[in-house]
Amino acid sequence: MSRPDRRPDPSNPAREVAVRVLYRVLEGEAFAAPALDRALREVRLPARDAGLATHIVYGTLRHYPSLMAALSPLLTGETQRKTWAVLLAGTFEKLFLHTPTHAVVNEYVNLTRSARLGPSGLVNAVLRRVEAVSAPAHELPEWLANVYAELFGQQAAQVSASLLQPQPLWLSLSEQGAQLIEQNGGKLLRALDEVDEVELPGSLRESPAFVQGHAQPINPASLACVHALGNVAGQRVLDLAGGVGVKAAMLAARGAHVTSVDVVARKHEAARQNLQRLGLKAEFITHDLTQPLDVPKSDFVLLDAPCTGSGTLRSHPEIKLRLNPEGVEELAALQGQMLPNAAALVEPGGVLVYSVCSVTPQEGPEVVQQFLNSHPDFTPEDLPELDIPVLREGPGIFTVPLDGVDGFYIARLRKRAESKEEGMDHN
Ligand SMILES: C[S@@+](CC[C@H](N)C(=O)[O-])C[C@H]1O[C@@H](n2cnc3c(N)ncnc32)[C@H](O)[C@@H]1O
Repeated sequence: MSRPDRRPDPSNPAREVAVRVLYRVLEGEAFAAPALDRALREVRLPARDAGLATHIVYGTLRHYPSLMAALSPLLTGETQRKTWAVLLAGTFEKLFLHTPTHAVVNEYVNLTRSARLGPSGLVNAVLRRVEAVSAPAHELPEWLANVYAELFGQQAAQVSASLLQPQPLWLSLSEQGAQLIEQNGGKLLRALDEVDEVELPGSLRESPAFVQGHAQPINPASLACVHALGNVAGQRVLDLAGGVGVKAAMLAARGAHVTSVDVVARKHEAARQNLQRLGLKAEFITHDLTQPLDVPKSDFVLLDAPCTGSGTLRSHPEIKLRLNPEGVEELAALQGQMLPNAAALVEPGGVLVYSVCSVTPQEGPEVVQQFLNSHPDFTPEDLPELDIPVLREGPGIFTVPLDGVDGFYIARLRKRAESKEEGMDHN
């Protein structure tokens, strides 16, 4: 007699990918973007399923506060962490994607059994019963909601609603890149200064425009930091806290000779490979910028400092789950240490741009104002005209995180030119 097949029905593999990624992100083991990217490269789902997995991961993180509010009353006692990831994803599908309850229950119960993610009876009971409860529409921890409210005033509700939308794909494209996008089934949806909002039929990394080095992903607010330096063609530019070199690439594409400095050596390799893909070059130095750096001064210095990322919640929604006011203070202290070391590398008469992808006052205007108080040889200057909404604040501007644009603080500071006497050699 043949044994009955007792394996549970398979669930859609997109949900398994989503739950595994969510589990790692909620455990604090990974950020959503690289974890999802890696999982999708390993599993190679069809485009539609990859889209569903992406939607579930980002949607669950964006709506985490109201999902928790809906689930918490139904769960007494300890629930395994993996089961939480299943329940959050299932509840997101039921309450926000409006997938019918029987389908949600069926899919997530099967997944729980086949991937051994906890008690399937609990998943069954909770997903059947869970309902929306009233929760603040901003989906932010209260302290961060207050940061947004104070900064953006009447626009705050519009901003927080916009941060719950999927991040559009922004690409800086060569002319040929734009043609390749359109020839291969993509669409150019919106054109800003040197960056387009693009829709692609498949993955960016496999698209001809990207593979052939004609496309660089960059948010318009991030590109604004490069615009803030002004004309850098033929100039030596110090790209401090250069990371994986997104801004280095944009600077090199404008004809700058870029030296990119970061404390994490392995980021140089990623930057180098990306530049090579684009047919560009830069030099790299590994250095901790809380310490002075001994290199020749430059007329153009960019410090794109490490920050909380509180202006990038659209593409990194997990930040709002991890960040707290103490974390903001820690980063503001680090930025305050790095800025004078960056300033020491500016030639008299040269420009220093300070930027962070954060909307907290501590990391932006306060860091810069404190620096200016002790460095009277630097004066804030207006940034060149930008075609994204901005808010003047202290010595710089915030970009307003609406319509797919991230929230950055950017200040452009000019170092006083030496007077002839100061510059004279008295030896
Ligand atoms: C906002 S990211 C930079 C992004 C980069 N400019 C780009 O456009 O791709 C900040 C960078 O600061 C670097 N960093 C953090 N602490 C640092 C330190 N003490 N010295 C130098 N770099 C540091 C991080 O490794 C990270 O790459």
